[in-house]
Amino acid sequence: MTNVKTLIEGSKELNIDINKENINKFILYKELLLDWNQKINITAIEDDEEIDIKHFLDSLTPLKTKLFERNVKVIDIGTGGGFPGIPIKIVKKNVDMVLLDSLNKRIMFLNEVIDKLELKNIGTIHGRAEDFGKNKIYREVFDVAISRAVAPLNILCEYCLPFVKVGGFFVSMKGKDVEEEIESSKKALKILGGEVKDKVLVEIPNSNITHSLIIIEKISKTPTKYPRQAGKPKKNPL
Ligand SMILES: C[S@@+](CC[C@H](N)C(=O)[O-])C[C@H]1O[C@@H](n2cnc3c(N)ncnc32)[C@H](O)[C@@H]1O
Repeated sequence: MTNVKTLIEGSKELNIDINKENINKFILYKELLLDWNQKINITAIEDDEEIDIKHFLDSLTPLKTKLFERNVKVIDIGTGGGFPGIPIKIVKKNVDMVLLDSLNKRIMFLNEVIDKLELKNIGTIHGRAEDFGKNKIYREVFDVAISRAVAPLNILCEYCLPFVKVGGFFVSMKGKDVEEEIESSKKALKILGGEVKDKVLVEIPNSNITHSLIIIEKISKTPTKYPRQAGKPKKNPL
């Protein structure tokens, strides 16, 4: 029988309120994740407790930043199996969420999750960040862009900052030690209009894992030549 015991305990430790309705949605999400993972590769993590810790609780840690309190418009870049976008959406109904990934099979999975969990004000995009970052409908309209486990920070800035409106934030979910990555991203940040505002260390409950949230403010518009053509940011990082 699927349970989310570790998630329930851990969310208390993180001081994040989850209600009965949220818990039922997390259980259903876990069942769908394990079921689809038999057919397509979504995650290497299949242990019940490990999913709670490394996917669900880790995805909820950005809520500590208070950036998700209002009716914010959020995009999760390279969301994969929906992390962190789906857990954030389950807990914060007010958030308007877009999930973007370049792998269509994962997008198909996410569409089923959205349908079965009856999530509202959430949509998916199949495509590359470099292409959609140039699209007028998506460019510089989001209050928050967020991303976990997609690319080094300098590359990620080119994927994510074009989506963020001036005054909004890009939240990069990283490991414990981020100083070197931030140092290597200075040029990218300057070119793309971002500035590191904060680094928040978070301990994932029931584990000895410490992660960082790098909070980057969009302080000026991204020049229209960025993001460069798909593949370029990775091949030739700023
Ligand atoms: C390692 S997975 C991480 C998934 C999820 N964020 C997580 O933390 O579990 C990286 C995901 O980013 C997607 N991705 C990589 N580069 C991308 C790009 N340029 N545009 C859109 N998606 C991208 C991949 O398809 C993959 O699903």
